[in-house]
Amino acid sequence: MCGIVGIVGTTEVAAALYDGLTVLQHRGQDAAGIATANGTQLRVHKGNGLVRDVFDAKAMALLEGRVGIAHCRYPTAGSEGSDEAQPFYVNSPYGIALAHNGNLVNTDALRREVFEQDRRNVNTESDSEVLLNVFAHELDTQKALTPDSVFRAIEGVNRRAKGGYAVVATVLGLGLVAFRDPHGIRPLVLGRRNTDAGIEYAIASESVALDILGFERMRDVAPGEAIVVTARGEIHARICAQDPQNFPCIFEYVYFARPDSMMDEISVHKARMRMGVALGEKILRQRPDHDIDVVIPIPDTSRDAALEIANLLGVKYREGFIKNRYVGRTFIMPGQGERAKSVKRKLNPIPLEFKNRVVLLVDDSIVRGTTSKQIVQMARDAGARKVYLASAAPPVRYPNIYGIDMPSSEELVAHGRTEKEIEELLGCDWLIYQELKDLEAAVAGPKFPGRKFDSSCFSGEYVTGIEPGYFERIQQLRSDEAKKKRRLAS
Ligand SMILES: O=P(O)(O)OC[C@H]1O[C@H](OP(=O)(O)OP(=O)(O)O)[C@H](O)[C@@H]1O
Ligand SMILES: NC(=O)CC[C@H](N)C(=O)O
Ligand SMILES: [Mg+2]
Repeated sequence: MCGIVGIVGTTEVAAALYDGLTVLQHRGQDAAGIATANGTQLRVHKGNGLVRDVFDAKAMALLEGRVGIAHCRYPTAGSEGSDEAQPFYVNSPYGIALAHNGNLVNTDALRREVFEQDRRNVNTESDSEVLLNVFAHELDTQKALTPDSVFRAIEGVNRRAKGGYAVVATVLGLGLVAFRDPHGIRPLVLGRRNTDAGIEYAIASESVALDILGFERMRDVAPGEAIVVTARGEIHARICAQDPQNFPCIFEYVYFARPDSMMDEISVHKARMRMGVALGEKILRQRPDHDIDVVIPIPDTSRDAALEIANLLGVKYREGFIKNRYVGRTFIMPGQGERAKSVKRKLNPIPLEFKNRVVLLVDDSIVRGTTSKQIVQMARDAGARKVYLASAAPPVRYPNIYGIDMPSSEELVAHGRTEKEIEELLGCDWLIYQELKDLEAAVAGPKFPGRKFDSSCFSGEYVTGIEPGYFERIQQLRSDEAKKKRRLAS
């Protein structure tokens, strides 16, 4: 998952883009970049690392312009190398820089098409660079550079590209362009701010970026919708897909997004609280006479759900693990070795919260099992009498192919295993998972009953359809083993 922001301002935008990226850092810790448009010139600065490491005062000073886009990356395609950091740039037509959150599932076919039919070279393994070239080609086939021609170009992109994509781009001579895939898998939200010099617009992955920049959240970009904000601040919007449907990624609510974001009109914080209530009810149904002494969250993301479970069970909620705030999110780290080492560096128990107690540990999700396996052992070592583990999401049994890097089912602890087998493998005395229907109802909440989501990593159903052989191919390219080999070779 990556974070993206685009701004059209009445004054310079680089500093605001930087600030926006820092609050989207949880979406991508591997690389960051900013591109600004200054009249006739596009300036790009990008590199590997956290936002604070990639930009210094000198780099920021070069990023001139009142229109700009920014990206923080968590790779789902290609390599982790700095040449695949975003935004990507093409000089023709006009000069375009583009930043993409998501993952295409027809990258190989598109790459061939782009080369053979559009006669364009894509210089990296990144699906985002392919997407940029498709957009550039479609725009090149239009007669003029107007909002209308951009919308027609995006209709072309939506006919050709398959997968999850939320995009911000800047086109020299026009302004900011943003679009969201026709299934609305990846999030994108629009905001505005009034200034003495006129209205400014911002478009971002999460509303939290708008909040901290002082923009008012207007609305989500609709599935298949494109927005153009000209450099003078005029806004145009159009649906550029036939029969768009809304299937937002449910994993955003489970883990990815910040709790203080609103996504597709749903508060992430409230969705997580409702997940806790639903799971607490299941616990009570299965063990009405449970012996749980204390509920302990596995920080950070599970806290909202864990507190609700404790309230419902009528037992104490305690912070039993202290998180080292200088270690990033472990799940989005590229290699299993680094992920496993980081759990230990990141979380440390307070033994008196465990000693002689029956503890219920709560996590938002169990994916590879890296975190839970170590945490269960830590709880035992800290003196817990029994260790139960609850997951606010159902078992993750299938790859995610729309922007979350879990491409290989073999790496998923729940793949091909029963809940009993997972319980044994993680070493806990009782493992309890959320039901998928309860998760979907919890996220939809009372305002949107029956709402649909992309829940593919739990259900194995993929809204875009998948070409035969696709999973085998991404397994070869993106398993932890394949990534390790690539890193050693580079
Ligand atoms: O089963 P696993 O493969 O270990 O993945 C799941 C874990 O990873 C995430 O935590 P992370 O440390 O990334 O972030 P957080 O601090 O936001 O919870 C998530 O919240 C789970 O704790
Ligand atoms: N997580 C993402 O959104 C990744 C975007 C793009 N597929 C990349 O790998 O750079
Ligand atoms: Mg976690």
